[in-house]
Amino acid sequence: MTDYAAHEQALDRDCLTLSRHVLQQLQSFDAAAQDLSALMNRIALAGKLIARRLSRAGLMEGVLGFTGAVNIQGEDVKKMDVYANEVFIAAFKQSGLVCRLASEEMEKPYYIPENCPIGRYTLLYDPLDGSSNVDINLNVGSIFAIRQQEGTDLDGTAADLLQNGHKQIAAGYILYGPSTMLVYSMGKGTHVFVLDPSLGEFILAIENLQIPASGPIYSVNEGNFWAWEEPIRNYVRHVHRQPGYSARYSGALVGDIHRILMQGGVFLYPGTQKNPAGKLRLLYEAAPIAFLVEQAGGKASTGTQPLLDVVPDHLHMRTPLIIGSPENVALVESFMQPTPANATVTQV
Ligand SMILES: O=P(O)(O)OC[C@H]1O[C@](O)(COP(=O)(O)O)[C@@H](O)[C@@H]1O
Ligand SMILES: [Mg+2]
Ligand SMILES: [Mg+2]
Repeated sequence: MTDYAAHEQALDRDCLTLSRHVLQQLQSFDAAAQDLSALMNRIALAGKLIARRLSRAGLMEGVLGFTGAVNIQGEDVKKMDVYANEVFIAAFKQSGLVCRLASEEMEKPYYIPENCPIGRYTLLYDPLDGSSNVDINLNVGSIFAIRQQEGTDLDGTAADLLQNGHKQIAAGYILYGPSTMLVYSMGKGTHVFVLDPSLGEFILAIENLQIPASGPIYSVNEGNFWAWEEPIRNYVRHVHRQPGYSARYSGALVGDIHRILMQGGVFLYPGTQKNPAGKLRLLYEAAPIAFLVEQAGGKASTGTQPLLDVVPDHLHMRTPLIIGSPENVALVESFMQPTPANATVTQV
């Protein structure tokens, strides 16, 4: 390749920003495509603002630590949870496109009357994922999903959102790590963008990412071992006996899923005897991540059914999640099928 051809190629790549890539994905420049491209650009803006705050958090007063409040999940709220949530609200209030915001940090959806009725979309999001990592400078993320606004939802129950994960129009996450990455899908493959701080733009790094069919990583909080049901314990006992597996668990869903997407393996957040539904929330954590992983050739399950088939019964519903390389997930599911063999796995 000539120097000039290489130069041209590098320029083409630097110009392939997220909003441009969305239009390419949709193979259209019509109003709906322009809207979704603008929407994704707003998500990118929210990501840049949160990344900027995180990068200087340790030098600023009052940015880290707890607010003293407890959210709808019963969790102690971090100041960065609140900041990230406010960033998404500010970014979308001005969008003219999103009529309603449903967040992990808000009991009821946040309405943007000035965007209704023309705003046809609802954004569901986890503004800061892996909050337990934020004060110790480990990776955190933001998770998002875009759904069509199908009802007026006047009572705030978001009844029209209580549909399965196949109804997502787009989904993704932003990973705040050594570099800031945005991984998204519109149902046509999963694509990875990296924030180029010198440009302030998310630039395409990997198109049509494919997860390995199987992998060595298993990612689960083994501190919950004795709280799990026997089938999951048996799977982890099985893994302990197999050479070649590596345990990796960062405490942030986004970070653990990104590793699995790149290297293969399985992430599990199973239910426990006390909380059979587990910890992760379906509409703005598990379903968006499942959409991405399945678009990359992976598999997402509750252990007994495809995750994307689950219909929520309320906005903050939780779900068990087993997700990753198809062969690894199938193996976990095989331990959860009630068979004589599973009943006799020896206790180690
Ligand atoms: O500390 P645990 O119980 O292992 O839970 C870790 C999980 O909880 C989460 O932190 C929940 O998300 P939030 O931080 O957004 O509440 C996930 O990111 C992570 O996978
Ligand atoms: Mg989360
Ligand atoms: Mg969160």
